[in-house]
Amino acid sequence: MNELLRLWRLFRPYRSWMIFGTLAASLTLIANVTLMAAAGWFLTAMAAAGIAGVAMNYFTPAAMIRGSAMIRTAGRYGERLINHEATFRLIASLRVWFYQHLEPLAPARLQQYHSGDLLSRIRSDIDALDNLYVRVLVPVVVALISVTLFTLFLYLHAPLLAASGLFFFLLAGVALPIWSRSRGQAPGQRIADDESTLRTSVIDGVQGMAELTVYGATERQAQRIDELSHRLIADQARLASDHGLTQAAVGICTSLSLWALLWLAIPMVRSGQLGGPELAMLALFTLASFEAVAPLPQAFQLLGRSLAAARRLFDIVDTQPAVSDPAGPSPRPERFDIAFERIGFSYPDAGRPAVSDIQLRIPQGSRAAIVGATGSGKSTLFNLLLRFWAPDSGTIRIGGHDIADFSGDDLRRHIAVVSQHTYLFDSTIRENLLIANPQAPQAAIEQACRVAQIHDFIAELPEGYDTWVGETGVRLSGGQGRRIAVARALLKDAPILLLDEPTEGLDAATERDLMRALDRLMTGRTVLLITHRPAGLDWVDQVLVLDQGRELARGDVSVVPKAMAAELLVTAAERATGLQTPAASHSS
Ligand SMILES: Nc1ncnc2c1ncn2[C@@H]1O[C@H](COP(=O)(O)OP(=O)(O)OP(=O)(O)O)[C@@H](O)[C@H]1O
Repeated sequence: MNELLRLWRLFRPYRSWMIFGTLAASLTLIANVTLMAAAGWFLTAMAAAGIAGVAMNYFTPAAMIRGSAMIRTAGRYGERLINHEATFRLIASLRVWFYQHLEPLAPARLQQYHSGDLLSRIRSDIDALDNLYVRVLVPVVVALISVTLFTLFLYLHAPLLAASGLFFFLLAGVALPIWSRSRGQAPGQRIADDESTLRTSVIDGVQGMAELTVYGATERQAQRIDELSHRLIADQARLASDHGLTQAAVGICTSLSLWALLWLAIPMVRSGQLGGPELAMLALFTLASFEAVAPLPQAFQLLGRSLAAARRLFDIVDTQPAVSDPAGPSPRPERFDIAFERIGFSYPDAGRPAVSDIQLRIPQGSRAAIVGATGSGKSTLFNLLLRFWAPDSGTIRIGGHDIADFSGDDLRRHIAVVSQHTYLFDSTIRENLLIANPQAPQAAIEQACRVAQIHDFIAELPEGYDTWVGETGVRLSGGQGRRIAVARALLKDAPILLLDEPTEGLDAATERDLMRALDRLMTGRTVLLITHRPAGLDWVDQVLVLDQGRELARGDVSVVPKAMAAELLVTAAERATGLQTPAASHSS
């Protein structure tokens, strides 16, 4: 129920919409019941007057019937309009609210979630919350208002009739929903979880199709998806069948209520306590009034699914970011030298520290390289410098300022990154470049691409800069993607440049071209390069050699020990070819 209160607080900006929507729905229902009751009274009274041969005023009841019919039609239209508008606004704002909470968690805290699971939370779980408003809150409030009025109406005719009506209202509107909720809770929770797992499995299956095919595992993946689908369908079928049962039970309650009313009211007619037309009116009133409680069993069934969805959303929203922004404004550094001072850091639940006691000073405008075997902690130092994680000990400074004093966004404004895993969005080349600087004019884009040695290639494409690169840039080669990343970094024009294996996996000629482009990019910036290859180190001023998170050596290139250089060359060759080289097999 805690979730319900938190959601109610989130719904605050839309409360006036909700109040109007609920009033419109109540008015529609009351108009419908009035229409039925007045029609019952009118027809019977007219028949009785006809038989008795007396005149009666039919203008007032006829006007009441017409008025009710008009209110019912207009009310239904207004209710749909208001409630849909409120729902769409609510869903849109919930998506923004969720995304705003998601963003500070990237990348550190989101690594435990699969992208399919996150997608499921953003889409289906938020959509499930629209049920909470339209199918749960509105019917419950409408039922409360109308059942109170209906019972009062019956009471004015006879307290006994009110007691009988209330009993059946409570049976259909409270007992059945409680039963429905207890049956719907477990499948509701499972549906929320299974929808997410199914989405994750389908995304995995599509993205890893090549691997699954090569290793003959497509059948197993299909079987897994099949099992999940069946479980999901079984739970949905159970909810649907419960819904059918409760609707039938509401119908039975309506009939029983009518029989009870007739059983109690006929003697009252005989004794003259009630008129004949009143009996007809009360009978039709009873039949129509159960429309107020009919949606409640489903509302309570959906409540389980909506609360499960809310829990999954709050689960992420309540996660503390790995790094919090400082309360005050970020410093404005006047120079851009970098200093790592005795940095130590362990990933959560990791066995050994990823880096320990690391020291490195990179004067402004100079170039440093971090070298080390796989898993030695090179990328971790980048992650710490970018404030994706905070060090457990030590301080990182830029221009003398502790980076903990910067907000993440302000800090990253000073840093451009070119990595081996350049993410290209499924958009045009131009859009992919403008990410770095949305205001950049076409001339600046072309100039950056010329420096990155990719302009001629783009210009030859039939659609030039408007060429669509495909999902994750599949229509470009690795080298072309890397050059787009260099052009992006040039457009960002940041004083600090981080290069993470920018030439990894490229052939010698492409690597040479890219190195020329990178050399232009590095000029005048403070550069930190991660590499496995000692061969590319001739253009850096200093090197830090890491081994299992600790400093092995530091100084100019000559400090890279010969043995280490050989080891690195072997590792690089292995990574490039995916095979063990003769040198590696000798050494092992
Ligand atoms: N997000 C993470 N969560 C938990 N442990 C991690 C994470 N990233 C890295 N590690 C661990 O921290 C250690 C250092 O990893 P890091 O990625 O910094 O190495 P690296 O030198 O950059 O390796 P590579 O050259 O293969 O990229 C490794 O033992 C790795 O398993």
